[in-house]
Amino acid sequence: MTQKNQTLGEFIIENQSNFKYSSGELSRLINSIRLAGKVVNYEVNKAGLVDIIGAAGDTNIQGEDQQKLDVYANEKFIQAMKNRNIVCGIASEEEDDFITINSQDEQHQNKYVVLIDPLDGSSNIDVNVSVGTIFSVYRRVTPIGTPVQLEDFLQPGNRQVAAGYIIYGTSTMLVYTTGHGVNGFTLNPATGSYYLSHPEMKFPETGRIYSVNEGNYTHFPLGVKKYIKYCQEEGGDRPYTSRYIGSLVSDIHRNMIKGGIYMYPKSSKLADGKLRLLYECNPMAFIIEQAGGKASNGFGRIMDMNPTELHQRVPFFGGSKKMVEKAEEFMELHS
Ligand SMILES: O=P(O)(O)OC[C@H]1O[C@](O)(COP(=O)(O)O)[C@@H](O)[C@@H]1O
Ligand SMILES: [Mg+2]
Ligand SMILES: [Mg+2]
Repeated sequence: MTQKNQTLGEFIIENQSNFKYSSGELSRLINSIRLAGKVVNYEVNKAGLVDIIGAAGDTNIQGEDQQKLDVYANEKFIQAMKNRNIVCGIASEEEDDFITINSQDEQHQNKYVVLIDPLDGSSNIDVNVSVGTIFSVYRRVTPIGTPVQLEDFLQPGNRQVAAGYIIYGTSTMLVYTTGHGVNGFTLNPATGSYYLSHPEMKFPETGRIYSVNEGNYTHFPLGVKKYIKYCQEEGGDRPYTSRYIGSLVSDIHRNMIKGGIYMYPKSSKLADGKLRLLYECNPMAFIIEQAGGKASNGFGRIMDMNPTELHQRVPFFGGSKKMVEKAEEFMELHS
């Protein structure tokens, strides 16, 4: 029974019983993400006052200039999980390869791996627009007691045991699922605790918001162009409103509350789109589906895709079920 204003800590303990043979490992894992999120939140909030704005001077494996806050957030989340000895491996947008975490006491006894986008919406850091963190959790597939392998990370999204995001916006929220619906918790800066502010979040079946970087319009596939035109034309509850923050977490969060569709399609500039399957699309797809929405690559379910690389990109269409189905219709029609 979800109880409004319950703290996240209470909620985690109360819902541990959802897992038959629960050892508390997943609860401790969520708690460590909660903790690291608070540390990052503190830094984000005073970004203009401390030397955390701007580029860090390196590029990550995607060829993107790492922002100082990307690097800071990456360190804080990895540290929090390493120090608490609760995962056997971590993969991050900011790390070329996966990291093997060796449990201090016994060799490789932990059963979970985590994939993380430590700071999502990096292009918005310097301009004080909301950014986020995205995480995805799997049970390893290789035997416990052995070092973690790439195959432990390259699992289809439908095998996630938990996923979520933190949004550093007008308020800071942690929204997550363990496959039993989606719940949102707001951080009370006065107490430093998260409280259940958005129990059982649901994606409206349809909406009136479309979110896409229309600056790429001329490079989009015909199906996407036709769907954008459809959103802009008169008819029924259209034209829809265009809203695009440029932070995946923030655009999806808004659309989950108001109803809408977010798209990052492939284009003649980016053959597979921009977003990363493992630590952006899969976790957001798990949240979207658990909230009654739909997440697709334009032709099929994101969470049924079999990953082949740690940092692979895929086209992404996610949000209100009816709107994503309509977009898929246009993609099919004009593919
Ligand atoms: O500026 P563009 O090309 O529209 O891309 C914006 C998208 O890229 C991202 O910033 C990619 O994420 P990172 O900031 O974690 O690299 C998404 O959050 C966002 O939706
Ligand atoms: Mg991102
Ligand atoms: Mg990022």
